[in-house]
Amino acid sequence: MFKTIEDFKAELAGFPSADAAARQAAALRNAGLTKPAGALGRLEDLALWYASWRGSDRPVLDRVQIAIFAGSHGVAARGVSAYPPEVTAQMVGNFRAGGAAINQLAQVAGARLTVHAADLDRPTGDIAEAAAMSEADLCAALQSGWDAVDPEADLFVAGEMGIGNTTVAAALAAAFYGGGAGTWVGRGTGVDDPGLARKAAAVEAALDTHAAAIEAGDPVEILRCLGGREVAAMTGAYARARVLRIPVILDGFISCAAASVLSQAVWGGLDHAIAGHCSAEAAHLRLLDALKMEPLLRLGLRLGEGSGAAAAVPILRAAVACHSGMASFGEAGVSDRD
Ligand SMILES: O=C(O)c1ccc[n+]([C@@H]2O[C@H](COP(=O)([O-])O)[C@@H](O)[C@H]2O)c1
Ligand SMILES: Cc1cc2nc[nH]c2cc1C
Repeated sequence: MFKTIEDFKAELAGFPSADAAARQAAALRNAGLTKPAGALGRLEDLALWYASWRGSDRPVLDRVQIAIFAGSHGVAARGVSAYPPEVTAQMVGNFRAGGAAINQLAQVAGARLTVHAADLDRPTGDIAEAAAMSEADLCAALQSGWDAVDPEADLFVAGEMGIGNTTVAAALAAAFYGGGAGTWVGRGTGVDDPGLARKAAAVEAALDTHAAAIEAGDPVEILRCLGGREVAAMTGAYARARVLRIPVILDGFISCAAASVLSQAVWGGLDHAIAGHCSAEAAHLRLLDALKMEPLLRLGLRLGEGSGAAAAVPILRAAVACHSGMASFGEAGVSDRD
């Protein structure tokens, strides 16, 4: 149980690395498969990365989990979204009833979907003038994400729902990577020009209010000041996946903002994660650049819910199926190059 921020940081300090021997064995296997060397392109890199985290030169990818986290944001009262805050709870109902995009995409991806919503009737503090969460609230949110990860999963995806959370993600990205509010705010759910101006002002005010914490540079404390419950839950879930050596596909701008806490806190802290897609939210590309990640898909999605990551799952399945299922030149009686 995380009682203090330090409890969570202790888990970060103990992050395991990928299995270098499994990666080497997988590379050897890959080199002997019935295809011209390198002909499966990035699918080969994906298979080696996956093998290194699953600790096997011939891994399986059977059990995929998608966990959706929902949260309410105090800053939403500033009119920073195109939609009203009550949509968050209403969409949680839709996820549970099976009617959202992610329900369909999870089915296509062969994934089990879990839904986690906490304190939707108790918004976080308005980051423009106060900390989003107390230490106790942050720890509860980190814990909810930590506990949500199925230890039996082979692959983990987190999605989110939270009206106002692109404002929060912009504040976090600005705090971690600099550049000011204008660099990181975008239209989110489709906010109009006056709304976009309110959003930029809210992020500027948040950066000003929390300047001391940003300057001090503790990423988990910055998450407490500028984050949200679903964002912190995603951070906690990505950390748990790392401890369990479960590979992760990241989703959109908010997902990557949550993940960037780990990248800021630990060298190589996101080595177990890849970017599923690049969202239409312009700042997502900037954030992916900052994280040095190349997205698998660019479909112009700007939905969240884990949708872009879910759409990328079949690509990873394809990579692992080829790697683990193909015959070698010797097994198939196919002549290798001289
Ligand atoms: O994933 C993304 O990149 C993304 C981009 C724009 C919007 N969203 C979703 O839209 C909501 C946040 O948008 P907003 O305008 O309320 O800040 C939240 O529920 C997200 O899941 C998600
Ligand atoms: C309807 C709706 C669905 C969403 N799913 C993720 N974010 C969302 C925002 C809105 C407004």
